[in-house]
Order: sequence, then C-alpha cells, then structure tokens
Amino acid sequence: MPDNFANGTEIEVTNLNLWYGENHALHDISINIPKNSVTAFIGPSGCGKSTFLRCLNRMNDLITSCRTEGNVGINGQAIYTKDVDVVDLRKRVGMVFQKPNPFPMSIYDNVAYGPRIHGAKKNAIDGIVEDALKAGALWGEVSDRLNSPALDLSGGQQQRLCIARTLAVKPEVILFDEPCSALDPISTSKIEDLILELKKNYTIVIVTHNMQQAARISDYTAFFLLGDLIEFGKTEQIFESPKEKATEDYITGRFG
Ligand SMILES: Nc1ncnc2c1ncn2[C@@H]1O[C@H](COP(=O)(O)OP(=O)(O)OP(=O)(O)O)[C@@H](O)[C@H]1O
Repeated sequence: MPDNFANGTEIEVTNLNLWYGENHALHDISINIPKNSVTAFIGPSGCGKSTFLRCLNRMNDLITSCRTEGNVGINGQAIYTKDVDVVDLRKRVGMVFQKPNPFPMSIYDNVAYGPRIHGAKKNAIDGIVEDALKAGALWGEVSDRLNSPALDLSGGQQQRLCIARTLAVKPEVILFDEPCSALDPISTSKIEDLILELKKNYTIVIVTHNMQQAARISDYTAFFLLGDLIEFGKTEQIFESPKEKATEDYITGRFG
C-alpha cells in the first residue's frame, strides 16, 4: 500500500471493522489516504464504499444499529475517541451527497449557514460567501441573485452550491458520495473540473460507480469487494496493471 505520498498522509485508517447489527459490513480495513490528492473508492454495489466513506467523518454514528471498531486518524488526530466533538469533525471533514441537498433558503443563506453556526463575525460573512461561491465555481452564475431560493437553481448548480456550502467552513477533507450520479454530462464535467481544482487545497475522497470518472479525476484508487479492501494504489496502476485478479475482473467489466 503506498504510504510515502508526495504531500504526506491525510487520513490513516487502521483495522477498521463495522457492523450493521449482525451484518459485518467492513472487514479490517487499513489504508492511508494522501493529502491534496483525489482518492476514488470503486467496487460493485453493496461492497461498502459509502459505508467506509461515512466512517471518515463519523456519519455512521447517526445509524443506531451501527458499531465500529478500529482507528481513523485525520491529520494525526484520532476521530473515534470519546473527547472528539463530531460537529467540529464534520466541519473538518465535509461531505457532498449523491443528490444535491440545498437547504430551503436563499443561495446566500445556504453558504452563510455553516460559518454563522461556527461563530464567524457578521461583517466577515459576505466575504466568506463570495469566496466559497467562487471556489465552488458558481459565483459568476449567481452573484446577481444571492437572495433567490437555492431550490430554483438547476441540479448541477445546486450541487456546486452544496460544494460551496462545504467550503465555507474551511474543511481539510471533502468526501464526495457519488456527487454526479444525478447530473447530466455537462454538469458532471463541471463538477469533475472543480474537484481537480479543489485538490490543490483539499484532500478529496470520492465514491463513484463510474470507472471512467475514477480514471479521469483520481490520483489513487481503492477497490472494495464484499466489505474487503482488495487493492489500493495509484489510479494508473490499478487500471493498467492491477495486482489482484478480482480488481482486474471488475475493471474489465467481468462482474459488477
Ligand atoms: N443504514 C444501513 N443499515 C443497515 N445496513 C446498511 C446500511 N447502509 C448500508 N448497509 C449495508 O452495508 C453493506 C454496504 O453498503 P454500502 O451502501 O456501504 O455499499 P456501497 O458499496 O456504497 O453500495 P452502492 O454502490 O450500491 O451505493 C450492504 O450490505 C448494505 O446493505
């Protein structure tokens, strides 16, 4: 497993196991995820990609049947210890979901929401909103209608708004759970360009069903199968010379 990344390690996972009730859904996962890179999680439906992604900001805590063992460190800080403030953790490790989910409020208020909760000064909010919308590649399309309802935006614009909303609280990591699966090809391409831009400043982890997308935008790829992490490496290596037969079978379309 590569662990001497050019920019260092951002996320360190050691022997992570997860159960939903009796269902042992993740088996002893260990992986180091590099800083300032895009890492893609691929694998057939139900293999645990989204479950594992949600472990990285303790989103599974919200599921009562779910139990986790093992360690996850973000920038050297363990996140499964008792003293961790999960609200602060989710600010550090933001998440963008499959379906754009803006709040039913204005474009401005969507982006201002997080900074306000986290105590940003009133006179700083305008600047934060503008910067986040610019970084989310949406400013040019909405700067003259910041007070319009976010739900009036197109699906692709809503997804970029959700990214801007995540950026507004200055995360270290952004988790994307199939962010383009509800979008058309043009909106998808805008989000992919944005992800490539964002990796300069953030560590990105993306779950995708779309192998072309993984090949286009990720630096590293992890292949999961039935709750196991089968193989992890540079994307080029995983797609061109996988070490495991199961990886090869999956990427060549023999199953999944
Ligand atoms: N909230 C939940 N409660 C109980 N079991 C769950 C829950 N979410 C997922 N699972 C189970 O955990 C396993 C992994 O599911 P998960 O959604 O993480 O897989 P996935 O690889 O992301 O799938 P897909 O590509 O279809 O989204 C599956 O057996 C699934 O049924």
